Amino acid sequence: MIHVEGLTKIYRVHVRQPGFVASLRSLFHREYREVAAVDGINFDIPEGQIVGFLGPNGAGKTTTMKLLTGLLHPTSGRIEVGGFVPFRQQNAFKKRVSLVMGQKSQLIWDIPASETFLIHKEIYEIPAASFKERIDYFTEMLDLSLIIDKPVRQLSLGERMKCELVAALLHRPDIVFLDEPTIGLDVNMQEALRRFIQSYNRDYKATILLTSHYMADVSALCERVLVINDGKLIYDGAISKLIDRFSPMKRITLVLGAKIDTSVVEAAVRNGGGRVVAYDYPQLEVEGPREEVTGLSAKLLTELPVIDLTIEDPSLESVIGLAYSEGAAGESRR
Ligand SMILES: Nc1ncnc2c1ncn2[C@@H]1O[C@H](COP(=O)(O)OP(=O)(O)OP(=O)(O)O)[C@@H](O)[C@H]1O
Repeated sequence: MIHVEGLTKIYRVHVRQPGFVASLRSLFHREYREVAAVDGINFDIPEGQIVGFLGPNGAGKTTTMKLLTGLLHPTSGRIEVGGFVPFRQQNAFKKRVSLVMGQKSQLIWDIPASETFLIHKEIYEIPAASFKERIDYFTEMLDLSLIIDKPVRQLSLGERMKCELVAALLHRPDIVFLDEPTIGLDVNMQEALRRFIQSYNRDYKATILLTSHYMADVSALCERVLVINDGKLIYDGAISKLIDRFSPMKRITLVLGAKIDTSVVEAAVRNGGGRVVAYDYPQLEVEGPREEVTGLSAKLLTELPVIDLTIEDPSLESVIGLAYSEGAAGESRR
């Protein structure tokens, strides 16, 4: 459904020198610097898949989404979305895609969202019966009945975001780009939007590319993630494998039944091939290589007075942090 090959976007940025004389000189002789916001990335997304698109600030996520929706022209590379070349901006393409940006509004501030929806009905030539059926679907799924007739400026951030999603999905696109759709929302509202995104994906077999800084969104919605850093794709695969690849360690949390000297605890952990992360009696946190964690746990159980033991993968947040720093280290080695 989405095919991206060697995609590159280079921005030309005007370099401003400090000082008055330099400003005057720049009126006649402008200097430019090139920024590769997206740098030769490749991926394919099949129909109906929800894919998380992760990367630190400035990594190139929004630029990629703008390229995929045709708002930007690539510097080089190939993009095909639903069989279309996005930057040609054909009407048939516009009817199949949508871009939702959590930080930007497409609703008109002083009128109720329901009136913006009517404008969209005309723009996208939605027949009256389909329009009514779609509004009913969204009203039920997003609990909109008390919201859509209030002027948008009176809505809370979460209520507005629900209406933004309706405005973006009213023409029922089957390819949807969601750029931080839950940003700034409380956990309940994030959860409500997540459930809605899941239903929309299921009901219309929509292909969805989603960026979010909230890992709860990503782990709830996406089996697969793309990780971009400094314009380059550094990972494409299952979330579970992301943990294997970037975090070779597992965390063991133990509760001890008697106070043991720190040096004894450290020696037992070291003998088992692990490392003490924190020891504050009765709690002991240990880290060990994932393939040796069973042996390490067995050793700790025999050598220390353990009354409770749990083994966990590191949080997705910390794995993503490791992925970004490894990506950055790879870059600086190049
Ligand atoms: N119009 C532009 N002109 C010049 N440089 C730009 C422009 N838009 C983005 N950039 C630069 O391109 C790089 C990628 O930006 P982009 O907005 O795609 O990142 P992002 O991954 O979406 O970041 P964030 O998570 O902060 O939104 C950044 O270095 C940014 O400063």
